[in-house]
Amino acid sequence: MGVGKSTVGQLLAERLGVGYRDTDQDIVSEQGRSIADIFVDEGEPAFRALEKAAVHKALSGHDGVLALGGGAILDDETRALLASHRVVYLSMDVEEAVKRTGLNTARPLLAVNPRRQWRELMEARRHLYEEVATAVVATDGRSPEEVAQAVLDALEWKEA
Ligand SMILES: Nc1ncnc2c1ncn2[C@@H]1O[C@H](COP(=O)(O)OP(=O)(O)O)[C@@H](O)[C@H]1O
Ligand SMILES: O=C(O)C1=C[C@@H](OP(=O)(O)O)[C@@H](O)[C@H](O)C1
Ligand SMILES: [Mg+2]
Repeated sequence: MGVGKSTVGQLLAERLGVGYRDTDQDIVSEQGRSIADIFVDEGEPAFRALEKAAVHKALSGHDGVLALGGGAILDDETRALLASHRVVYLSMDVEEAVKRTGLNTARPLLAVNPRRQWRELMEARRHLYEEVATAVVATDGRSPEEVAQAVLDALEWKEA
């Protein structure tokens, strides 16, 4: 969460000359309310069901760069579907995470104690990100443009 998937995804799509989609944006457009409102109104399990449907729809109907929400990989079927795609895991350390996510309320799972919550989520999820990743790209100390370039380099290296 906050590592730059949405920001870098758009830059990457521009660089590649392909389309860009973001499953959080798809959910917000379809539902007509924010991610935070969905969490408050219906709770996390309901959000995860919407997210699963949005990811599955995007993976079958979109040819380009897709940014997922950070929790999409919690679902077993979603991870299985990702196995036939090139998946980039963007990483950062906790201090960078606090800087990038600390000053807004858009991410309900980080609303109370961002540092502790981000660290706990990563402890629970890191192995799942590693499981689905074709490439891992560290983002600390890199601008979004530099991260997009590092993603291109990592994927070309994988293709060679
Ligand atoms: N490489 C970077 N360096 C510094 N700030 C970044 C970087 N990538 C993204 N950001 C900033 O971090 C915040 C979270 O980015 P976002 O793309 O929404 O992340 P995600 O989609 O992974 O949650 C935004 O304010 C964005 O401008
Ligand atoms: O990691 C998570 O559980 C979440 C990440 C968010 O997306 P970003 O990873 O784009 O911030 C968003 O889907 C929601 O707040 C839950
Ligand atoms: Mg995002």
